[in-house]
Amino acid sequence: MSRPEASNSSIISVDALEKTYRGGSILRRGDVHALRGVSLSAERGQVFGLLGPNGAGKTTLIKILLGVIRSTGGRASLFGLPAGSAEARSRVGYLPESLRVDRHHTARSALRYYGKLSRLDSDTISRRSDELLSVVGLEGRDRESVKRFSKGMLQRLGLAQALMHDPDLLILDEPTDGLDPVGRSEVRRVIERLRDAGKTIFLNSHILHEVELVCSHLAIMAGGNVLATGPIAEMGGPSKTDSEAVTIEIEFELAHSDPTATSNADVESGVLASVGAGAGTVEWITDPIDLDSNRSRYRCRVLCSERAAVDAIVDRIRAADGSLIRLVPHRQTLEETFMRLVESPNPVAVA
Ligand SMILES: Nc1ncnc2c1ncn2[C@@H]1O[C@H](COP(=O)(O)OP(=O)(O)OP(=O)(O)O)[C@@H](O)[C@H]1O
Repeated sequence: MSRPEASNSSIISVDALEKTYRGGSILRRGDVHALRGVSLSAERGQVFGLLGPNGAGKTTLIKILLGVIRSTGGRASLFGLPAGSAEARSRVGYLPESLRVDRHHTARSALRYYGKLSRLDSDTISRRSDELLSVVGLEGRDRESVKRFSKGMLQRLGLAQALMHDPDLLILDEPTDGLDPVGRSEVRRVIERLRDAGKTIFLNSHILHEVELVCSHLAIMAGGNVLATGPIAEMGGPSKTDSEAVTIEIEFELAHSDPTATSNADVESGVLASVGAGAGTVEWITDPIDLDSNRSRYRCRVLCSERAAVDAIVDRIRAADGSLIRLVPHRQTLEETFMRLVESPNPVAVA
């Protein structure tokens, strides 16, 4: 039987999803709007990260995708099938934040146990176990008691368990949380191997650096909203304030003989602030750096409230017999983007 797919090939499609936890009368707690109209999509072969601070709604979204809880509005589908339906669920492998493997197991007996839960026959279990122990780097350790396993090894065993029924989509809840740097890097390597084998991976994390290292795509969540989503390489990008404003990084040289300057501070005010003073355009400047004894080189970041101010700055440098070395739009790091979005009092979806 052929498997239905969403026409746009989205593996995960979430549209205006809402979840309100109703307040209980015993706890006298009000309603909690955990998801407030979340939309995102993940395509085949992506490693998609869901990044957000505590309480953002990440776990709630994952629970809805897995069919553990129901949404109170909007739609969520996997492979074009309603999230939570038996057919969708059968194509998903899930690694919870802390998978508990009974201590009496070896890696191999644990995989046999999870294989039986997935209703696989003995031959398939045995074949898949061999394959997966190798994929997660536990071959040769399969007869050892899991009691002797490090956290990283247990997490890799958890990944193997999630893969036993050969799912198309893996959902991983904080896969590297609580691991030491070696364990984190081992888990990342397994994720990369799975990505290369064509699996789609959706993972949830509050560790920006981890997401940056392993994910191709990202959604930033806070307060039940998706604040930005897209390819991770584009999540920094030019600083955005309003449509006309632009932040530039500018590097230029000026001769000390500049008659308007008797000190670096004078040069700064003579070259840049005078432009700002005329048009109100230079809103802030990083420290100029004096790099050279004859001609001084300056590297500044300037937030211009209108694009014409960029031309004005260049004209002013030339008029001061200076030379322009570099002028580029300032690209925000992912961390800057994340902090700007999460700290914004009025979050707005930007992509
Ligand atoms: N069963 C529940 N009943 C009531 N409120 C809940 C329930 N589960 C979660 N919440 C609330 O919903 C909001 C979102 O929680 P959720 O666990 O989805 O966030 P999260 O991004 O996964 O956070 P964390 O990183 O801390 O796990 C929080 O305010 C949380 O307190």
